[in-house]
Amino acid sequence: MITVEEALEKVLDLVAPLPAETVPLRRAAGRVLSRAVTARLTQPPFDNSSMDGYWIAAADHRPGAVLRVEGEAAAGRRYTGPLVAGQAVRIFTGAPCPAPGGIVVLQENVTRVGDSVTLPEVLADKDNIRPRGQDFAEGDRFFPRHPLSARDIGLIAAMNVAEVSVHRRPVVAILSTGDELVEPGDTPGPDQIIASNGLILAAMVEAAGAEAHLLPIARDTEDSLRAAFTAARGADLILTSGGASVGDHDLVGVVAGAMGLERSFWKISMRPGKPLMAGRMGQSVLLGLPGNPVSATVCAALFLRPMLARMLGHDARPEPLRAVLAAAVGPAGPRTHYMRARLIPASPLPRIEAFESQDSARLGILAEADALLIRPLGDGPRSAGEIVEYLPL
Ligand SMILES: Nc1nc2c(c(=O)[nH]1)N[C@H]1C(S)=C(S)[C@@H](COP(=O)(O)OP(=O)(O)OC[C@H]3O[C@@H](n4cnc5c(N)ncnc54)[C@H](O)[C@@H]3O)O[C@H]1N2
Ligand code: MOO
Repeated sequence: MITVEEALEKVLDLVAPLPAETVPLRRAAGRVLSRAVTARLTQPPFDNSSMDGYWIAAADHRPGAVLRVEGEAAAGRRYTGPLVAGQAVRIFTGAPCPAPGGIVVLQENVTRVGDSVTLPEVLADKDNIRPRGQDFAEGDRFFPRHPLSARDIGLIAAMNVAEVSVHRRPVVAILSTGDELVEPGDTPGPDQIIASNGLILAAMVEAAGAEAHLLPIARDTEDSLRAAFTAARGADLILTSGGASVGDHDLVGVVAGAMGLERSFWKISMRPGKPLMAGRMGQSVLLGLPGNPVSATVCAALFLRPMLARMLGHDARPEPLRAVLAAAVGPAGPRTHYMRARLIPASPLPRIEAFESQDSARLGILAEADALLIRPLGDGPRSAGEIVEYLPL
């Protein structure tokens, strides 16, 4: 069996950034640029006031000076009148400055009577002017390698770029398999349970910025699985859950193999998640997740998310953080164990406590957990107070 680290390299080798497409900026949040954005103008395009007050030529900026207010500059409407000595121009925030080399005095710092203003005896040294180009200049490039945030969108908009080139979103076909499964909301037969994995995976796929297509549940027959894989054709990624292990009814690998799966690996030394499989199938990549809901979720967090990130054009490998063990844990065993755990806020490092039951079928504990405590394979018992690594959930 390969290790988690080897499996991550192998699944990442199966995928690449998807081709680019052009989208309006309004639709670009969460997408990753495929080429740099270039500012189409300089911002701010002119020296402008950062305050409401009076614009005064530097030569007239003297303690106690009495100046005559002539004209006004507002945001969107500059002052175009003559400039003479001893003059002040009423100015508002965002308005273009009448000329270079002036100073804006805050209105609360002057005394205004009729058309004259008197400057204070003690002058502030700030000019309250935002110089042309202080934010960015025409031709400046912006090329973040992460999903565009609201702040990124704001900057691109200010650069007067209304459309951007981004990597296409991966289309993910999600296929739950098992005779025992019925859709949420349906009435299960006496030996049946509700299929939860499909909705878990769809939520994770969409949260990662990809497009989820939930296929109908496939039954544990070769015919049903063949029909399901046929329906999944065209997806960038086919995600299956269940039927990955060694039982007589675990047919996902058998049918995928007969339909051309070039398997990269099957089974990894990971708990939960041992029967994970991956490979290439026609135009698609197949990630075959175990059926146990916790196993499927943990495998998706560790492998699916980085795969989707790479297809979307960025890098998002799981990055372990450090915490202090709140209670002792036993030896890890022969597979790297991702224990469902609870974080307890503390400084400088949080404390972490593994749940007593680590059964990979327990969704209740999974929902309560906010971290996966990483126990490297072969690691011995650890006592309270030791520093360990975890992944936030
Ligand atoms: N003899 C062995 N048996 C098992 C092994 C093994 O190595 N030797 N591995 C165990 C491990 S580890 C896992 S994990 C499971 C995974 O098996 P499968 O991927 O084949 O999953 P299924 O058998 O189809 O289902 C397992 C479990 O999960 C429930 N399930 C399945 N799909 C869903 C769904 N969409 N929503 C909710 N629950 C689901 C299913 O009813 C089963 O209870 O194999 C072990 N066995
Ligand atoms: O992967 Mo299974 O027990 O590891 O749930």
